Amino acid sequence: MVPDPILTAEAMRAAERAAFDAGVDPYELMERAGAAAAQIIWRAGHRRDVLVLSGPGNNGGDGFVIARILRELGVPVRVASLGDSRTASAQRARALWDGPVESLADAAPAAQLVDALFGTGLTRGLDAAVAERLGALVAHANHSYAIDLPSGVGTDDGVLLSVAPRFDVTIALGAFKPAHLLQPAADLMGRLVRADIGIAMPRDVHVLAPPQLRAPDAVAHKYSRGLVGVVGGSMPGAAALAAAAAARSGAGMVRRYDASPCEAGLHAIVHQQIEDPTVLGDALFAPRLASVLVGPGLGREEGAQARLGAVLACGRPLVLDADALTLLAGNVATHVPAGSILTPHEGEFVRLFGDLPGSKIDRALAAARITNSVMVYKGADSVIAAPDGRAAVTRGVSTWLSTAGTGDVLAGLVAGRLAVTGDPFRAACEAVWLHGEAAHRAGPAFVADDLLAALPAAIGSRL
Ligand SMILES: NC(=O)C1=CN([C@@H]2O[C@H](COP(=O)(O)OP(=O)(O)OC[C@H]3O[C@@H](n4cnc5c(N)ncnc54)[C@H](OP(=O)(O)O)[C@@H]3O)[C@@H](O)[C@H]2O)[C@@H](O)CC1
Ligand SMILES: Nc1ncnc2c1ncn2[C@@H]1O[C@H](COP(=O)(O)OP(=O)(O)O)[C@@H](O)[C@H]1O
Ligand SMILES: [K+]
Repeated sequence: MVPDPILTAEAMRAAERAAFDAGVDPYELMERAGAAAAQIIWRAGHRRDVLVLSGPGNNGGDGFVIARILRELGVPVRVASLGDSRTASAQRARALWDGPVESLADAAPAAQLVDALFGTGLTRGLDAAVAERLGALVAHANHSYAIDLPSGVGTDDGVLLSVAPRFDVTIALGAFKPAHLLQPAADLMGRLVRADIGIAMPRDVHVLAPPQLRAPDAVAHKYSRGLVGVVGGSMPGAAALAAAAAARSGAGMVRRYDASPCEAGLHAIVHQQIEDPTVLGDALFAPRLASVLVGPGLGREEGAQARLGAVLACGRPLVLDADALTLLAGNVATHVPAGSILTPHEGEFVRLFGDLPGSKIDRALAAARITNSVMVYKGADSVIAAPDGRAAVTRGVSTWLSTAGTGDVLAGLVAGRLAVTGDPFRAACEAVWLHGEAAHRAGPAFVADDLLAALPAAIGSRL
């Protein structure tokens, strides 16, 4: 499956320039974009009157193309603009529109509203009066469409440069932009659809795609399928959740190393109570361990630090989560073995890396480079980033995941997929996708334990 690319405004312009260099006519690209968007609006099936809001740049030009095509299809259309069109393509699109052009301030509302005010060229927030008018017209409409982006959002980082309304449908032109997936802008998109405009684009940053998984082959045995070590500490519940998730991840076997006695949990999981960090270190040298997870339930006291030290020195592929990340603050660049996977939420990320510049995607990529490890930067808009510049961003994840213990489940899944695949970026992507799929299958108001039961079916859906 070819993943959907995510491009910044500059990367989009570079793809556009490459298409022009290859002989594509600039105006032809606007026609393609406008026609694709008009088809999406037409196919939505509401034949009621449309008001297109057209801005000064090429986004506004797309709006004129959309207006013309919808009118040709028999839909009653009006256009309101913010003033003159400033680009050659937008001027040409406007010249081909043979209806009147009203002013935005005076335009009456319509049943369908198309926002083609600003797209990737927005450099600052909208004037308050324009933002207010846009909000009022969207509120009046039964169906609202944002062309490329809702006007007012920062293309590359998803911040709100001015107040912007929530749309029913957002039509991303050519590629998704970071704002389509990153919060808070992502919340305004409604149904997000991508219109193909037929130009080549880089795909190293993309939307997280469903993984292609495989059932174990005939010669598989528990060790060939991957032995996962889960190093717990003072809070056994979190380590139990993580170990149970690892056990249902497709890995062959899970071994838990706890500091204190704890309840059995799954019978399939082997428990070893080891308090002494030196003995723990010896146990972790077992060459069959295909991955080791530390963090969930580790605790933060002195003993926890010694257990973390044993894990960091064990030489096995590592997944570092929760308390392990907190204990690493200040030392992350020097103490994390290259090739590990780190799974911080926002608070942990900031404790580890401080105030890095750029979007959440930029920050995740920078952190991946700093640690030479894969970053799973969690949240409603989780970003998985690799030190080589690849990144995947989640889309449409269940907000019911914002409940205690779901991060422990994810960490166990990541360790499990790492044991199965041996590839940190792939493992992280598979785990995050399966976690989201399990959440969808678990429905509303689930608890973290419910995700465990949904995991085998989530895996089954990708075989
Ligand atoms: N790239 C591609 O492959 C394709 C791109 N296409 C389309 O082009 C769109 C990008 O077009 P674009 O670059 O002309 O920018 P756009 O968003 O229309 O606005 C820029 C204008 O607004 C102005 N301006 C900025 N902020 C402002 C503010 N707050 N308040 C007032 N004015 C403000 C700014 O001038 P400034 O004042 O900053 O000098 C400039 O005049 C893209 O989203 C997509 O729809 C498709 O047609 C085909 C394929
Ligand atoms: N609002 C949200 N929408 C979707 N997913 C969320 C949201 N908030 C958190 N998540 C996801 O839920 C999990 C929470 O992990 P974490 O914060 O470590 O919680 P815990 O430590 O309680 O297990 C992560 O996978 C994160 O991406
Ligand atoms: K727009």
